[in-house]
Amino acid sequence: MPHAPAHADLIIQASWIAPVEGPARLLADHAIVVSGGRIADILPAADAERRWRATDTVRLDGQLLMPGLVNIHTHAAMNLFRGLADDLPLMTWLEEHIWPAEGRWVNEQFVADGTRLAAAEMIRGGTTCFADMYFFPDAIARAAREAGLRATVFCPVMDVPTAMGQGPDDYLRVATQAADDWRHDPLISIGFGPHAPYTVSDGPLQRVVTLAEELDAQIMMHVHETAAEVLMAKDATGERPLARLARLGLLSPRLIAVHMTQLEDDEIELVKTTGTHIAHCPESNLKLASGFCPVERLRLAGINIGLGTDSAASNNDLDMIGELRTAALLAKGVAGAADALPADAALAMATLNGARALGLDQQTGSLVPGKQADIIAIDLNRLETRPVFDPIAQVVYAATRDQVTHSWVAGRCLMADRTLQTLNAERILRDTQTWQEMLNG
Ligand SMILES: CSC[C@H]1O[C@@H](n2cnc3c(O)ncnc32)[C@H](O)[C@@H]1O
Ligand SMILES: [Zn+2]
Repeated sequence: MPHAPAHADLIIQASWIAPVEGPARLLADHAIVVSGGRIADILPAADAERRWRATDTVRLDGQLLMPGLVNIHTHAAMNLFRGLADDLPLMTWLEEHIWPAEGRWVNEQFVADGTRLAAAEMIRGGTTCFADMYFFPDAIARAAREAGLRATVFCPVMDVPTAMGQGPDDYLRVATQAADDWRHDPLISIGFGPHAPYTVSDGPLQRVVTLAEELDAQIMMHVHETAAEVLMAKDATGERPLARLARLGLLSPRLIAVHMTQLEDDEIELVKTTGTHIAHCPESNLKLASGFCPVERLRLAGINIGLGTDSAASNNDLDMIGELRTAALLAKGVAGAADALPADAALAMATLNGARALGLDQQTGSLVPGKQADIIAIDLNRLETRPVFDPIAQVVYAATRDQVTHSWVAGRCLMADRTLQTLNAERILRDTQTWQEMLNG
């Protein structure tokens, strides 16, 4: 006797599904069934119609469904500084342009408006989860919530005063308060974001380690971004920054070390044995001429690497599909091997590995029954991506972000047929124009 169909909220049918995790690399003519914000089933499209009755059904011929992209390192509000200072090396860019601009302009409203602008760009580019590291974490979390994005907000910790606080005591108080305030939110997580080894002294770093343990939170820090950073520390203290972080107890699966362009063999071993994650930001590293993260060596050593754009002030976009291609191509160039970071590994870096670094891999990063329905659709039925011999290779090597048509987070639609569902694009453009006029003086 055939069973009566079960009820679901949504069925999404597509020509291909790339689950990123599980037995199948690729499924053709399948459907994803969504119920209560989670993936209830993935099955052949013909079976879905017999076994499930859904409130909504979306049919996407010529399209690929894949996990939403996970951008594990950005400073979203800095979208309002896009194009403010280009063609400069890191420390000139930071000390002579960005930090003075932040001192003048960054307040809660700036962060709210800038993060909303970034959220719209991220949704349009297929990102469903992002890790942010910027001032006024509450404003970031609220903007992410409004957009419907999943986010981990890393609260800044520095020795120096900013608009957000006078020093480490203030920053740590804000971070613990944010962790408490957002504890029960299903989409928002709070972490600690000590800025960099050259801006945070030992005491605050040790307090971050203790607090992160107590609150079960992740830590994110810019580490070994440039050769100059390592050289300066070595000259001043005799110790390389990574060795200092190891001595202070930071290296662990709680830490996401961002950039990591300068690594000796024993440091790679240290990162591996401590379970430290790496956030690879190839375009920011290229634009600031910071150096090259040895991604293929790290990957072969078994280190977990996620992908980040860094901010729109150093990238200059939050385009994770573009970043994915840059990462794949650069890895081949750096390793001198065409098979370095193959397409499937690059896609995993931009999805599941990022989720793992954030401690969110039970929830997002792959399309597996039971996980949250964080899904995007990419239209491959375009002149630029035809013929389709391998949809995954097509996404990594040929597709562009404007081919992302739909996005769902926990089953909620954030974009349909390229129209934003949660954010008001006209209002964001108006607010951005107001900021541009103010920044122009
Ligand atoms: C406290 S975190 C925010 C802080 O970081 C600055 N920042 C942005 N990009 C980078 C980078 O690539 N390296 C170091 N610091 C960076 C940002 O401007 C904020 O001041
Ligand atoms: Zn950064």
